[in-house]
Amino acid sequence: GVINKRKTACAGTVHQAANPACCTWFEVLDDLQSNVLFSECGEASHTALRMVFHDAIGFSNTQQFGGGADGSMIMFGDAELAFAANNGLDEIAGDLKTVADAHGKTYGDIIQLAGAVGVANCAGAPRLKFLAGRPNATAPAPDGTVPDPFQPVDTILARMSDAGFSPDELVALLASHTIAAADKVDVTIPGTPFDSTADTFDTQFFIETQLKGVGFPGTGANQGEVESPLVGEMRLQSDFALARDSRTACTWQSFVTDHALMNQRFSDAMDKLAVLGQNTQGFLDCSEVIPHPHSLKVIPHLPAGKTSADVEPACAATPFPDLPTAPGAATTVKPVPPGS
Ligand code: HEM
Ligand SMILES: [Ca+2]
Repeated sequence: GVINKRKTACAGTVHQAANPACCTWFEVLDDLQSNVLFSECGEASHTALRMVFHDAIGFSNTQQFGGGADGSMIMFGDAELAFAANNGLDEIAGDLKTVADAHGKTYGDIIQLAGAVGVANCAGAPRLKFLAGRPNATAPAPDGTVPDPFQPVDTILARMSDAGFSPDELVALLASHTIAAADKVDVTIPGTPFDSTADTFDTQFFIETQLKGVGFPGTGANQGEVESPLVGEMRLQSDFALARDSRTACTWQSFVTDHALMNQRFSDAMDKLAVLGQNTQGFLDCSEVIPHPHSLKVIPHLPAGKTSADVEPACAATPFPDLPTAPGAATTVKPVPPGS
């Protein structure tokens, strides 16, 4: 391509860096995209984002544990990957370890880079920051730092508060469930999405969690699962409850028709999560390494076959917005292909 005179060509890559110190991260980017994330908004990119949360949330303001976003899920994977809440993260942990080791990078940094690149692989997503410089973890996080989908809202909010996140920030972080699917909640139907558009970073998750549940996508009520509104869609009990709790429902609803607001709040909360428990003095800002996500014209809608009568509004202050119904036969949701 055209050489931008203000940038330095990064040898051995097609990239140019404004800060030459970021060139090694462009090499890591290429490795990640070719061998782990495949430059697409599929299972690997989704799982990389989930990994960001599970690594970083191992942090407490009241108890002396956890280095937060420190890569302990890889460094002490033998311990942490055996925790029930981390079920399904072993493959991405192994893949990221391989890439980090090949490039001499820390596990804390590789997890945050992969999450930000994974998000960028999804159309409609915000472009997250990437700061490098996390030292290696010195201890595993204890079990119990990651919220479970079967926990009551009180328990989830208390855990998030202990890690420094408000209810509003939790709702913002849960925009991540717009590009998500479950493998382990109902093991008979791996890859079952949380919204009808698991490959785009739109607002459908916040809409579809507000619809009346009518059935289970697989074998029925598994732990942490409640009835979903669509054939082929998975609904977590925690998402159902947070969409309806008076502490979180209005923020939840505020994202339904405001994709820009959702992205801004998600981005802000992710910036905080990415450096949780870290002293960022001396960190290197290599945000330029993160690809520009494809833009997406988001048209918030009720899935085909649904009407406003199917909505269970929960924000006392503001009515649920009027949404058009997508045309055609009732929406059914297809699984996210494995290994994508
Ligand atoms: C109340 C808090 C949360 C609970 C209870 C929760 C629970 C879950 C569960 C049970 C799954 C399905 C895992 C499986 O069966 O494969 C899942 C998937 C996922 N979660 Fe969450 N989550 C929470 C918050 C978050 C946050 C804050 C993020 C990111 C910032 C996140 C990102 C994801 C992603 C991207 C997936 C999909 C992974 C994939 O498709 O492979 N979650 N979550
Ligand atoms: Ca979506």
